[in-house]
This record gives sequence, structure tokens and C-alpha cells, in this order.
Amino acid sequence: MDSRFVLRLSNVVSGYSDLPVLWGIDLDVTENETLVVLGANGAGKSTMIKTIIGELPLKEGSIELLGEDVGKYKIHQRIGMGLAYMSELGVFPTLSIHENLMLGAYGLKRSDVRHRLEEVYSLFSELKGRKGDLASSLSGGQRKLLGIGKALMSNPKVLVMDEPSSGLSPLYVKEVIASLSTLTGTGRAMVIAEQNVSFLQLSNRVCVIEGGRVSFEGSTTEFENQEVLHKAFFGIEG
Ligand SMILES: Nc1ncnc2c1ncn2[C@@H]1O[C@H](COP(=O)(O)OP(=O)(O)OP(=O)(O)O)[C@@H](O)[C@H]1O
Repeated sequence: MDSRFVLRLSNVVSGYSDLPVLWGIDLDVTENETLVVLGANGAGKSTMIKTIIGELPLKEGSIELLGEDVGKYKIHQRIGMGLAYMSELGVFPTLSIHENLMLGAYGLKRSDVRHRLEEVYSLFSELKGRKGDLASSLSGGQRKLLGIGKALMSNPKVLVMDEPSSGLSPLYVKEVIASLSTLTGTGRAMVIAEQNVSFLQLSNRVCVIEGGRVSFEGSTTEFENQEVLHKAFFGIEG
């Protein structure tokens, strides 16, 4: 087993009923890497994220997290091993920013909690100034940041996100990208499923899903040099 891979999907087949949505996905993510998973509506991006975190069972294939086969592990077991999932559904509007972050610290030692809070507040200083405010008072972009901050409380090795841009205006998308850029190269791998190509600013590698299959996988530079893909996603000649 190659320890450089923090996450490895081999021949992953999964879906919601008897008919698979993902048809044999192979994908490796190395530590410190930011992988952006692109694809059109219905391509299978969310299904892939749900399968990685353990919300959907594997029909075939395997998933390794930090060298361990986690295919049969439940979500909480994967999270305990170093996987985190950013979801805005995990942000509770009637709780304060601080209380939301503390929910992400479940099971941590008190001294670790202090360190984790310091890191999250230093990454997202606008949350720090509003610790006591209800999450419901945050803007859409700030709510996403709180979701990311909450996921970071467990100090994950692999952070996965499903469309962090959804529902955000271009200005807030910029804000989220700027905040995520402070996370790149901090020893964590990030897997970001997106339709918004602005997220390529963050990525080292790109994976394109079409009809539940990987149609491209390579460096961001390679992706940008692929005229057909470039045109398909940017709508312009490469
Ligand atoms: N809960 C579900 N039950 C049955 N089929 C589903 C379910 N969720 C998604 N699908 C189907 O799985 C396929 C892939 O959907 P998925 O949500 O993974 O795509 P996506 O690439 O994330 O798209 P989008 O960008 O629109 O969110 C689609 O055909 C969709 O209809």
C-alpha cells in the first residue's frame, strides 16, 4: 500500500438502487493535494462524495483512507480516522458560531479544542469577531465558511466538500475560494466537487466525471491544455 495516498478509490461502483450511478471510479488523492471534481448536473459528483464519506454503500470496489480499507466503515468511523465533510446542513442556524464550531469538536480533548478553535478563528477571522452571533445572522458565504470551520475542528487529513459554491453569488464564491486557498498546502488533502470552474484556482489536480465515469484525470495544467474540456467547461476556445 502506498502511504502517499490519503484517499484511494478503486473500481468504485455505487448508486441509490439496483442501477449504479458510478461505474468503476478509480481515483487517488495524495496528502496536501487539492483535487477538484468537475461534472455537469447529474454526472455523479454528489454520489461520489456520498460514497467517500460512507453515506452510500459500495456495490463494488474499495475505498482506502490513510491506507486502511474503509469500505464497510460507517460515517462516524471514517470521520474518526481523519475524514471531514463540509456540509452547510451541518450548520445550525439557532446556535451561535462558537456553539456550531464546538459541535465539530465532539470527542476532542479540552487542550486540543483550544488549539483547533485558535486555528479556525485565525483562518476565518470574520467568524472570530462574531463568535456569539447566531449562525442565522451570517451571510450565505459566511455560513459556508462556518461549515468549513466546523469540519476543520477535527483537524482532518482529508476534507471533502460538495459544491461549496451552491447558492452563492459570485462575490461570496470569491470569498469562499480565498478562504479555502489559505488551507492549501497545510498538510491536508481537499476534494471539492464543483461545477464552478473558479475553484480550479485552488486545485493541483482535476477529475472530470461524465455519466458516472471518470472522463479525465490529471494536473490542472493538463486540464487547461485539453482544448475540448476547456471549451466544454469554460464555453470558450482554449
Ligand atoms: N437520492 C437519490 N435517489 C435516486 N437517484 C438519485 C438520488 N440522488 C441522485 N440521484 C441520481 O444520480 C445521478 C447523479 O446525481 P448526483 O447528485 O450525484 O449528480 P451531481 O453531479 O452531483 O449533479 P449536481 O451538480 O446537479 O448536484 C442522477 O441521475 C440523479 O438523478
